[in-house]
Amino acid sequence: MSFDLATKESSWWVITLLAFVGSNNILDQYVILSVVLVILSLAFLSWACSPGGLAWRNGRNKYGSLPIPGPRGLPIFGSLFTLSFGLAHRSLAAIASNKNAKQLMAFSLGSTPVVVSSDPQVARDILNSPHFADRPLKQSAKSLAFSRAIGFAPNGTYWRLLRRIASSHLFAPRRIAAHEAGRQLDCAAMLRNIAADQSVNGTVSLRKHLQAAALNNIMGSVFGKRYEAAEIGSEELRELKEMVREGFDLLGAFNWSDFLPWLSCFYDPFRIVSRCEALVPRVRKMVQGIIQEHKLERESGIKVSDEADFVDVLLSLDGDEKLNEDDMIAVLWEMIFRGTDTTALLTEWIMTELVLHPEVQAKLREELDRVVGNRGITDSDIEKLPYLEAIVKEALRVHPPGPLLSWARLSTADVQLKNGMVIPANTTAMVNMWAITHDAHVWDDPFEFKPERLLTAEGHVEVDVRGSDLRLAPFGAGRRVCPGKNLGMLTVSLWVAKLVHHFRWTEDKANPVNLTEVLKLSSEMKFPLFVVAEQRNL
Ligand code: HEM
Repeated sequence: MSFDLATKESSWWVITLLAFVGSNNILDQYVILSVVLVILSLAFLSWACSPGGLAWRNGRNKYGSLPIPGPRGLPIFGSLFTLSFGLAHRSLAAIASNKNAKQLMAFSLGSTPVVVSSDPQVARDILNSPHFADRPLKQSAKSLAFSRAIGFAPNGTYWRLLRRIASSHLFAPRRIAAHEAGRQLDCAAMLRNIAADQSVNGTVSLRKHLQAAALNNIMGSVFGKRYEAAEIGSEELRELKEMVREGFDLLGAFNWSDFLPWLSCFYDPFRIVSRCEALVPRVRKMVQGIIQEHKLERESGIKVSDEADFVDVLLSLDGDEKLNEDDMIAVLWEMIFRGTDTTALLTEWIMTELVLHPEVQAKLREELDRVVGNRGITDSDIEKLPYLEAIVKEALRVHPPGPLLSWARLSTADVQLKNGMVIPANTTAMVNMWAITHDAHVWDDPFEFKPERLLTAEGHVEVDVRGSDLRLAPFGAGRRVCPGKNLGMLTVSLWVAKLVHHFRWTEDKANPVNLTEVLKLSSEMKFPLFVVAEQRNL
């Protein structure tokens, strides 16, 4: 009823306007022109007087004792152009610095109000607030059914159940430890393939080896499936890689319709909708097939042990924890595409820094030889290697894989910050982790790669990267912190240790290192690393 009234109330001017348009009277036409001009001027004024742009009109940025500053951007589009081209984290860091808005900056993406923080204290307030435990749902995530996966499920009973399953089953320390044999297997295959590549080509393009190992590793943990050397060129593996790549592209693509919904009717340059529609049934078919195989094995009486893969774990859940098949597909598929490129791309950045800093590489090799000798490196060695830890953490600082923490948050209520600002409900919030880790007020010489900065006088690393110290929180923080952080850190540390233990790495002079980055779902090297890998006699 109230809707009808509102419609009638607001439609009077349309009828009046139509009557005027139909009129031949010069005076009437003059009135129309004046009305249109007044509307346009009001719209312009409203935009011009709203720091943060149109989505922040009506003083939305002034709910607290301290207003939130920000750029107006363009009418209608706001700051969409800033974010959709180039490196958003760098552009936002520069604007925040110019506008004196490092603590918090308001801006508009179309009609969406957004804030971004480049300050550890405010970032902590945002990420740890219970009112920021939701995420805005991108069209691609919705179309790919990811609203039922951990990363995009809205804060509520279902999401809390998924987080509980993740911490007590999927990523429980005993389960991570139980998958060591698989990690060793994938790593050994990677080292063999690198040696073969080097001897055939005289150079190694590292990324493809890291991605293959990452995919095998995550396929092993999630589906209990690994691809042997003979299957490398198989149709099944090609199809799987293609699906992971497509999911990654679709979720990473900057989709203007997420911020200007009316645009989706006639402008979809990346064909997000049709590509999602094509991908979903392919993923479903593959994952359903794997679930079916597991069900058959279970019927034949195989019990779920710690070495069990994620499918077995999800099938073994009972009572309140039991998931239906569609939800299982969403959760499992999310793990595959999240766990693959993050680890591979971070390792590529680390190896790049080690090639550019031979003295750091030599020092790490010396630590490995001293602590491990010439036997194989195991998971339990990793915590005895502080210089390795410093290298991995310093690389996470210089090249955070998600410079804007990949996934934004959404406020479900007005959030009062300690600095006096208030972020209104329904605001998208981002943390510019790259800006924090490159802020000279937070880190000395922030653009320099210096693992030594993280070592105490006793040779330990005290900086925590798992969300308690917001000066370096590449896995996010708070309730939605990355559940795969321990697995990610362990996998990357083991790979780097083994790569440096087995080979000496130098720059391939024909393909010099190029540090240009490109921001997709993760920040990756625009030009993949080519290196010369000289095998050591261990
Ligand atoms: C170097 C490796 C990785 C990095 C840098 C990374 C980074 C991140 C970041 C920044 C977030 C958002 C956190 C927040 O909003 O506070 C996130 C969320 C997430 N990550 Fe990771 N991640 C990595 C590896 C992994 C792995 C290996 C998995 C699983 C196999 C994984 C699964 C997830 C999931 C499911 C979420 C969503 C959590 C939620 O919304 O509740 N990540 N990750």
